[in-house]
Amino acid sequence: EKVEITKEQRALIKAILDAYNRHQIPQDVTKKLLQEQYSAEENFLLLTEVATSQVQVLVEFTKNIPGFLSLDREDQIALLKGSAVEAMFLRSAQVLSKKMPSGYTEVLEERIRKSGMSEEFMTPMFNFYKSIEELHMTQEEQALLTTITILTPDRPYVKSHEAVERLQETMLDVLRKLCVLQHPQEPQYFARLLGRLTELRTLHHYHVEMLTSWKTNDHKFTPLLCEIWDVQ
Ligand SMILES: CC(C)c1onc(-c2c(Cl)cccc2Cl)c1COc1ccc2c(ccn2Cc2cccc(C(=O)O)c2)c1
Repeated sequence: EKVEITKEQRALIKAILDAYNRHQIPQDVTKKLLQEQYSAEENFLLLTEVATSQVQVLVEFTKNIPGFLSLDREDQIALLKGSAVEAMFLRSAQVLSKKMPSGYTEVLEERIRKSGMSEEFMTPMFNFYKSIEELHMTQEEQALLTTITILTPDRPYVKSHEAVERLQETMLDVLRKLCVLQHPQEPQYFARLLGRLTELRTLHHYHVEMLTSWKTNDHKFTPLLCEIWDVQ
């Protein structure tokens, strides 16, 4: 049947895309990524700074998701804690797959590869990056997929499951229509995007082990990361 994006849905896409583009990691953090020397220690410190900055960016973005601030306050926290890692995997995949002019992508990839992370996590992580790159998502799709990840109702400690589900369904409906309109030659494109959300959950489980292995090698995290990732 004829797929039509309503006026309200167009406004929703604009609000989410504006918020998504407005929030970038500060220049001083990204400049350091290019300048500092390469050592496992230095790479870990830089990535910790990037992750901390990314969490702050994520909180700001989430506050601009229409309807998010009307959710129960404790549920807002539960959604942020539960989705932070997945949103950051998505964001890092989008940044790494965009071949940035400044050679910045290669630098970032190099620092991740040499940050004391064990091989068993590296492979699934870079496979994920490759699978995101192959999708050639538009900015709207990236922003909406991140929003849908954040609005996942079955995170730990979420009380008003239905309220979150309603919000997520609104976003899923918009994304489905966008996919049909922007990828008419690929009827399965929307399903492929949702398949990435399943892969994100697997990476989330790997990430918990990554943190433990970094902890055992006495790596320090910032207070914000300890709080959002429940690290002691
Ligand atoms: C604590 C630290 C060592 C860590 O633990 N797990 C991960 C971790 C890792 Cl190693 C991979 C994926 C997700 C996480 Cl949490 C990390 C490093 O975290 C990040 C977070 C975001 C990342 C990166 C790499 C790229 N990005 C996205 C990015 C970078 C620069 C600018 C912008 C922007 O929006 O302007 C976005 C690393």
